[in-house]
Amino acid sequence: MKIGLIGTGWIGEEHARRLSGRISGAEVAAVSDIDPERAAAVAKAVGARVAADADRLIADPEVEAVVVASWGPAHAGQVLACIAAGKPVFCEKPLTTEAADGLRILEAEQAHGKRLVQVGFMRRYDAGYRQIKAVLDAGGVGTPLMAHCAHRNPTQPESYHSDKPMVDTAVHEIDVLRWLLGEEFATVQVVVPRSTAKRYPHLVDPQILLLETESGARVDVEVFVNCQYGYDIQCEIVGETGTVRLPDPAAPLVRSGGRAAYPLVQDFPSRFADAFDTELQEWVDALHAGLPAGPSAWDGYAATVVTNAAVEARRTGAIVPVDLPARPDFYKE
Ligand SMILES: NC(=O)c1ccc[n+]([C@@H]2O[C@H](COP(=O)([O-])OP(=O)(O)OC[C@H]3O[C@@H](n4cnc5c(N)ncnc54)[C@H](O)[C@@H]3O)[C@@H](O)[C@H]2O)c1
Ligand SMILES: O[C@H]1[C@H](O)[C@@H](O)[C@H](O)[C@@H](O)[C@H]1O
Repeated sequence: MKIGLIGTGWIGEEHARRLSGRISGAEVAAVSDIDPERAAAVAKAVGARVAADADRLIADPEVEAVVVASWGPAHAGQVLACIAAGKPVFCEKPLTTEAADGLRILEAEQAHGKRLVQVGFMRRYDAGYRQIKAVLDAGGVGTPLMAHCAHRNPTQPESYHSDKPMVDTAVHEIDVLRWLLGEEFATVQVVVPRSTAKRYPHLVDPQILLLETESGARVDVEVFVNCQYGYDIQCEIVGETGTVRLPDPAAPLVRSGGRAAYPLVQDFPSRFADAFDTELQEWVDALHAGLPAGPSAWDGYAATVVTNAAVEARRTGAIVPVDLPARPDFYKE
């Protein structure tokens, strides 16, 4: 499978190296970026050509499928161009930053007549989350009633602003909880505690997201992106007969000097390295089999409807309804 990759920043480079090294059945044929030097450096590293821009990369007859790893606001136009060209596209999260753009993608994909879009919600490929899903699906803790989650980053750059905790960060929990619980969210509220002093002054951090599902389960997500001490992802589901908790990544427990301790992961590339590998391998395998099968454009759209409602909820302090239309038959599993 000859892949064209748009956006050769941090994750674009990671995915280019992954696809040209660890993933079988794929090679990176062409890359493009609005920064030609970044594109040239990554092209050289993986033995690909540089396309002059995203449109020309998508139109390139040698490119059979596209990875979109540009900035979030550029995703919608690039994904729509892939659908217009009839090419499968793997788009990094968020599918779109605005829900209205996601709706345009759903309409275009349905008009095309078969699935082309997969969204980069890699937590669905993480071994720990998959174990939780298996426990829930087997009824191991009974009907889920609550979920308590934390998404902590050690720091964020100055460009990270107060909508990003929802649009870029909590979007992972929103997707993975939709998947684990098997239903959509109905309302969202954001509660803001005292901000940490260890942040850029323009950023509201931490923020707490309170969600209610259509059937009445409650989910709380602490988003704390300057926690300093590590990259810490927590998730516990409380059911009628038990609880199930996301395991920390395996690490050696050291007993020394009167203490027993294990190290915490410091960044998301390490925390989710295996999940990224599995995600792209399964995407390539599914394309060889005919169609993408992972998180769909509907999943990307539904998550963005929730993040947009969460941004409104933080700004207004209100409990905001999640205004999601009925899921089209095209996207029913
Ligand atoms: N799944 C995950 O955990 C995960 C992790 C990191 C980033 N991401 C997502 O990946 C995307 C990229 O993030 P990043 O951290 O690599 O950012 P980045 O800033 O390092 O890279 C983005 C790149 O896209 C390029 N770009 C921007 N607009 C473009 C356009 N119109 N056409 C072509 N290139 C364009 C920029 O020049 C830059 O090189 C974001 O959507 C981000 O949310 C996902
Ligand atoms: O783009 C990144 C990425 O999605 C990480 O998984 C998340 O922890 C960060 O908060 C976000 O900024």
